[in-house]
Amino acid sequence: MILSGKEIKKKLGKEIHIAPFNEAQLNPNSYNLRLHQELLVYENQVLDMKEPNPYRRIQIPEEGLVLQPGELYLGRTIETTRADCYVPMLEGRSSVGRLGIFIHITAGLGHVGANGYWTLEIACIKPVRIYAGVEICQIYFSELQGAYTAYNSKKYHNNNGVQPSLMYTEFAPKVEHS
Ligand SMILES: O=c1ccn([C@H]2C[C@H](O)[C@@H](COP(=O)(O)OP(=O)(O)OP(=O)(O)O)O2)c(=O)[nH]1
Repeated sequence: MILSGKEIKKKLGKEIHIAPFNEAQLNPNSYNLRLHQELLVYENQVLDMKEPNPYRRIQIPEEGLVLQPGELYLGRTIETTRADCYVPMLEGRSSVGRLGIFIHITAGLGHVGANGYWTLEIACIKPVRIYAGVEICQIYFSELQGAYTAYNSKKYHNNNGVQPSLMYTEFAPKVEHS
């Protein structure tokens, strides 16, 4: 069961935390989240799952930034969220999708109890100008059946900003052979 906007509002400060919260961003069954100005772009053409991939940080200027197809931009929401007892899920907005913009790549599911900013994996079909502060995506909350274990990942939980993939931490450290 997906929570209605009215239910999301009722649970704020209890099982659901959205900060900052603005009632104008509440939808019938979701809440719109805004795009922060900072983006992270990988520097190498070929990415490696097993290694930390170097990246640079860029800021979306006042006049906006034209995204290019074929590039991956990691962004984040302005808001932090946390939901205890509910499964948070991220979805695009139709108006954004109609401009050919993806806001996540196959990873829209959040963990119950996860706290922090949402990292957005942004890509586009056509060159498109984007602006910081826009309501870029929406979060919705689903009921969870059954007992659950506390989310305790060292990767993305309680993050302080945009994070690159930490997939490489799942691989065993390299053994040096002499
Ligand atoms: O587009 C997304 C999807 C998820 N998350 C956050 C919320 C979620 O709780 C956390 C971990 O997501 P997931 O479980 O999909 O990633 P993982 O690589 O399996 O990480 P972990 O090992 O911490 O579960 O990242 C994002 O910031 N952006």
